[in-house]
Amino acid sequence: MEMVPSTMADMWTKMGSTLASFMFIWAVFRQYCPYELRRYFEKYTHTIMGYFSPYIKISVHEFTGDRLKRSEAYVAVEAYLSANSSKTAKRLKAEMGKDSTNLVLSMDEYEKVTDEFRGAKIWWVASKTVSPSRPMGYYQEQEKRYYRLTFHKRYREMITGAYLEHVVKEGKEIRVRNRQRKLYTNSPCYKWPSYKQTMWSHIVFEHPARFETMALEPSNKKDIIEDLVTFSQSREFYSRIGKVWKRGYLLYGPPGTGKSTMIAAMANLLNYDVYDLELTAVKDNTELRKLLIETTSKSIIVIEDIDCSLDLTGQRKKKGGKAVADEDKEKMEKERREAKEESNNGGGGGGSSRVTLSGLLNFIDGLWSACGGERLIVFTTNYVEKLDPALIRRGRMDKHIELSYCSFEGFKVLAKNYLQLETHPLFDTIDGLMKEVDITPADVAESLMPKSPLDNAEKCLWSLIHALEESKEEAAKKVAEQEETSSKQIKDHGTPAMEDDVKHHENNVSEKP
Ligand SMILES: Nc1ncnc2c1ncn2[C@@H]1O[C@H](COP(=O)(O)OP(=O)(O)OP(=O)(O)O)[C@@H](O)[C@H]1O
Ligand SMILES: [Mg+2]
Repeated sequence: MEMVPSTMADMWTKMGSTLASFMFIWAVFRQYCPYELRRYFEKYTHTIMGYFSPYIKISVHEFTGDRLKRSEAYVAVEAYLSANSSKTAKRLKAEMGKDSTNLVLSMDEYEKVTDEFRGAKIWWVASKTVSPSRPMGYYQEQEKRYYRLTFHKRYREMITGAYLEHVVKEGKEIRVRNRQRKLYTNSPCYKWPSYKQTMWSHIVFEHPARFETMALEPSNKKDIIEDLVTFSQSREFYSRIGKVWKRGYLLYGPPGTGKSTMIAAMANLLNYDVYDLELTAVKDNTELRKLLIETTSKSIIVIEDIDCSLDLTGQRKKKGGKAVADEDKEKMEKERREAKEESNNGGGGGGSSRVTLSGLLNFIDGLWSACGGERLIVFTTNYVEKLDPALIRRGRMDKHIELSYCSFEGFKVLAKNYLQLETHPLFDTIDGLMKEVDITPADVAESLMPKSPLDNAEKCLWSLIHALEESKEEAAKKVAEQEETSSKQIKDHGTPAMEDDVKHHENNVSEKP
């Protein structure tokens, strides 16, 4: 009888040393064994163990199949576990949360947490496999992250059905609640990385623009807001009519009339992310498609100054017999386009894009455009007449919105925003002047900005009146100059053909203040 404890002790010692040896051999094996052999060995060990274990494991991988996009299931599980693990997990990682005011905790790699659902216990682990790859001819390790849940086989039906449904649903809701909206850009200095890095880089989207603060005709504003809200609530409708849930907006008008501001207001209204697509930095149509695939739903894809981004204007060039003024205008236009292109590229050259019009049309409504859903595509331009009609036809660009010079109604919105004024004796003078000269909302806004702490509302209104009067004088001077030039031309040549030029110049004058 005395022998029993010592036999037991011996047995434990033996088991302990066997286990230690086994672990040591396993560690050496993992360290030095070639990757392929190790994978092979692990695969069969798992299969053998699977026969005896009463537990079932399900893995949710970050990238599946074509590996172009993070799996939605993984993203939902990540959010679900982030919210539920912070109370039980021992190793957590912290990231800045919404509005940069708090830290959001989530489980760290290789951490385990337990969840309970209708009496069943579920164990989750965050893990990754590291495998070698040679994407660009050099050795590089690829990390494949995944979550694995383990549960007893008697709960198989409930876990694979109701529980996973609950995880995905709650995960998606958490994501919407915690979502920091992002402003993405396709960086021009993008280098092809391994698959797990995305083609977009982003920062937190914090633009303060709102429709309420925009200087727009009230009826226009109401119409645009209703259109956007209806779109965002029309999932069922789009599905019923068999149309992809996306909508194209073309914003056009002179510089400083609020096109970019409106995009920010749209994003804020609908709580969407913004993908600011720099077309000149896109290598070719294939890259354009990859960028599209990586965009998520609830987003606005923006191409600003579409007329400067690509040569989509070729079809519209006139042939032969151009008037001098036309040539000048074209030259100036070319310079303007080049300057804008350069500023878009951050002055760093580039512009070697081989994206074609057909590539862009496919981007907007080709088969690939159906991935994701709930997306707005917005183009902006200063010269709508220069765009190819195919690009902006209804169905592609469903809604065309003209943003024009500031109206008196628009001015009143700005006066309320900037000066907290709803009425003032000087308003009548401003109304009168605004009927005579065009002024952009950007210029009105600039005049209404107090320039020193001592500037009061009246001083700002006077500043606007001066700006309007100056524009009026300049416009009158230009008209006088042009009249002089044209009467000289008529005198020199005496041909009625020149009258067209006069008209052309007059139109130009009325276009710009
Ligand atoms: N309709 C508007 N309502 C309120 N503010 C405006 C409006 N339009 C312009 N602004 C003001 O003018 C500034 C410039 O406007 P914005 O950048 O939106 O013009 P844009 O039409 O995009 O010009 P561009 O064609 O040169 O890109 C904004 O920062 C905003 O303060
Ligand atoms: Mg703009």
